Amino acid sequence: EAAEYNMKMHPMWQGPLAVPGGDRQSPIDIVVRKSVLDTQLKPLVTDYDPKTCQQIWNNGYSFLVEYDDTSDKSTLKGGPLQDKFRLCQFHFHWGENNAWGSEHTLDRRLFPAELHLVHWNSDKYSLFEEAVMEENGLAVLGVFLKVGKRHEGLQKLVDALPAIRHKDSVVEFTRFDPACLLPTNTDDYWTYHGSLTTPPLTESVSWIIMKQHIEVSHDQLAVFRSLLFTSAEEEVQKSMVNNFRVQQPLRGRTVRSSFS
Ligand SMILES: NS(=O)(=O)c1ccc2o/c(=N\O)[nH]c2c1
Ligand SMILES: [Zn+2]
Repeated sequence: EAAEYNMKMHPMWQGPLAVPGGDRQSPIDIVVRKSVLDTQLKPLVTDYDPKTCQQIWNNGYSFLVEYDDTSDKSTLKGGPLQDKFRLCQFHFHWGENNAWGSEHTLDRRLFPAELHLVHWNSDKYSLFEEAVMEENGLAVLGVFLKVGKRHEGLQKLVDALPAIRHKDSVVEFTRFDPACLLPTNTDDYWTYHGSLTTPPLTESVSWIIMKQHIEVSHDQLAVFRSLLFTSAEEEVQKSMVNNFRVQQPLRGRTVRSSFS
């Protein structure tokens, strides 16, 4: 019944997607007591320029806030990373209710949503499309969301969502500083090697999962759920909810922590 449970819970995926030889798949459950402290891990250094924010659009899986990544204006370095990584977009995954929605879990604990800030290695590659095929071509910062007080910085983004209800709709979205979505403590995180959690599921991601979550209000999360998977033409409209992948096997990987 586990399989059908997974199917029922995750209508987006019609059954486990077989990835040939996939032994570095994401997301995973982070077993906190099995993570290994790595004292070599440095603090994360984010340097985001709000002027590089360009648009927000509904891609039929989630909504993406896209940044101009034609130069090193919004970057991530430090942490487990040897190179400089350029921010190209951020998006979220969420559930139909507050009981589930995140992709990663902490000791099997599900959060109502998860933020992904997607960066690609601009020291080694010249395009996201190139980096996405290479081991460690990408670095994704994951932040758990909990329901609580209203997140003032998020509201500008929430107010833009009704304009992109349908798949493939896009609106201009400028001067948004993604740093406002990071928790106050970015020194404590887990990191492991994994994959994209949506097709093409390529195993090119250094995952960096923040220990500290951010809080958003119930109403803000409800607006996420007002988005649609379907385009305006389709007769049957489907609510954009449960857009997360099931946890994948660890396959002997070690999850390192930057803190004890
Ligand atoms: N959900 S995720 O693993 O952060 C992620 C990030 C960037 C991505 O680009 C994709 N196709 O071009 N899928 C994808 C998933
Ligand atoms: Zn994601």
